[in-house]
Amino acid sequence: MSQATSQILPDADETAAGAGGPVIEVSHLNTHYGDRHVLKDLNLGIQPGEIMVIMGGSGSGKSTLLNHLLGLLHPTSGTVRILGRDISKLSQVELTKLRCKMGVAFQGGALFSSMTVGENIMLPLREHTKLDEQTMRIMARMKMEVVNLAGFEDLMPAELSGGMVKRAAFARAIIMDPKILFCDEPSAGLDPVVASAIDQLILNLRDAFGMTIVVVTHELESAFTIADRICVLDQGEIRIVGTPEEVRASEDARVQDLLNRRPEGQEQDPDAYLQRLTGGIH
Ligand SMILES: Nc1ncnc2c1ncn2[C@@H]1O[C@H](COP(=O)(O)OP(=O)(O)OP(=O)(O)O)[C@@H](O)[C@H]1O
Repeated sequence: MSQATSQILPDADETAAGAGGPVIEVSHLNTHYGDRHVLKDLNLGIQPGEIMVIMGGSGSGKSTLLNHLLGLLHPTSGTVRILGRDISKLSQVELTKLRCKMGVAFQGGALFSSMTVGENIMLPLREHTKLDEQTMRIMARMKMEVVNLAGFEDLMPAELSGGMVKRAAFARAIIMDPKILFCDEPSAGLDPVVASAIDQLILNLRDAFGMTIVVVTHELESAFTIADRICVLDQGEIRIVGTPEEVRASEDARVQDLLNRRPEGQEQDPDAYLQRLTGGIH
């Protein structure tokens, strides 16, 4: 068995945890930055093969939650279980092994500008496996095919369009065949046609590989297109977790504010709004 394959197969405890249980389980998660209570008693289960979109206004805690799911932060209290493992109890070696089962497509692509696109995509294989050069190249080409970037392996990142950078980031994120794919603002900064192609790519990845996918996004249209369920964060609390239909039908005023893009604290009363604009002269 190749080393890459052995890293992809589940451990015995993960197999037991995976039998119908959630892939990600957040229980009573609290986080502080100094005195500031940033995540407040979050509870969230993400099921195998599900696309969960985490949505919320600026400063609501999305990145902090994502960092917890990636094992980059330690909670003040509560637990985060990934594939059945409580990540705050893992050694560095165990955490690295678990991270091989998690792919991350970063917001700006996070490609190394001095390497070709193909080298960037191969990087996790180089770091975590002992595969020979030719096998790594073949695997990178296969993943580039999957993301519709075939033939661009010898270009430098600076030669790619915004949409192609995102595709390359996806190819690198899935190179180790992860069980969970995390996507940070995948369609940010893209024009609507390219953004919609990225949405389609995320749906295709789930359908083709059965991955569990967690997407953090500000983009409402994208969220409602791709999500099986949406988790709405607001000031560090979960306002609702539900299907797009359930979120749309929510009677929670804060959820509706987010859906209608009303920033926090803005008056909803048209008279008060006009008065504020005109300084009371109307
Ligand atoms: N390292 C830090 N130290 C102190 N406070 C922080 C730190 N990182 C984030 N915060 C604060 O924690 C809160 C949540 O921040 P976070 O970045 O998780 O929100 P977000 O929803 O991802 O925001 P955005 O969409 O603007 O990126 C914010 O009030 C932010 O100012």
